[in-house]
Amino acid sequence: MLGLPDDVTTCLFDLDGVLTRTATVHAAAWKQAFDEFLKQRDPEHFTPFDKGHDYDEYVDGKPREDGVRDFLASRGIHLPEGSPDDGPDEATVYGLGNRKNAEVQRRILTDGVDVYEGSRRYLQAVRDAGLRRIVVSSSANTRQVLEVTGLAELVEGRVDGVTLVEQHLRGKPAPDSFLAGAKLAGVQPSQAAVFEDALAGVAAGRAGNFGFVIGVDRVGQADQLRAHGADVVVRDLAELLSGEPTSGAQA
Ligand SMILES: O=P(O)(O)OC[C@H]1O[C@@H](O)[C@H](O)[C@@H](O)[C@@H]1O
Repeated sequence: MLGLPDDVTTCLFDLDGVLTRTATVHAAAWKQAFDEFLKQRDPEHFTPFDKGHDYDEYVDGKPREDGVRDFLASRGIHLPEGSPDDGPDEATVYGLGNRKNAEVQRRILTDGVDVYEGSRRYLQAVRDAGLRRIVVSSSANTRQVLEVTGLAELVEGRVDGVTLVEQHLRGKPAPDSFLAGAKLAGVQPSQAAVFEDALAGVAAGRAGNFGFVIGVDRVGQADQLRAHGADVVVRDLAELLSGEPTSGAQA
């Protein structure tokens, strides 16, 4: 009924783009921060941040500072690290990350956060079936998003951007955060399924040898999700509830 192999007892859900419609919020905030920075740095050769390619390839799913470094590296730009307290106008990795975070926060507070209804139903079904439910996200805003959406009561634990810093874990595409999620549930990686919409996220699921990796395709990148390690790709988690056989999974 859940579209998962029988030996899976735990679901590890990414947040942004899997449970909540916040991947677009992050992409828009990144665009604003990077475009302001790039324009200021070299107005004549300004090439805007692309919310499709640049976001999916260099930023999506990764911890904030990795997103800054990896996108800027793709443009041949290397900034000093700076420090976590840097103001949003500082030309440092942390400064630019803080500029983006101020914009994310503003958007969350003014526009609110949408939950994918198929994901809410799937979470409820997983709970009713007695499986464990952990959110594994690179975002340091995870706690706030779970609270404002009411999803907090449907999940049992969380590994997020704050945990990564506290426990010195590597961000996705390294498997560390998902491995920490499995550990939190007290299960082996082979007993856990990973739900991810980001290329870096499915790669992390593959790298950690998890029991099953579900790619969630919100933007038309099914082939790339498969190529990066998804066992199956769905457009919405509700498809897993339909009882239709999913390739590689037992219904
Ligand atoms: O800046 P935050 O909220 O800590 O989030 C870091 C990253 O978290 C990931 O979940 C998102 O996919 C990225 O887009 C985001 O940049």
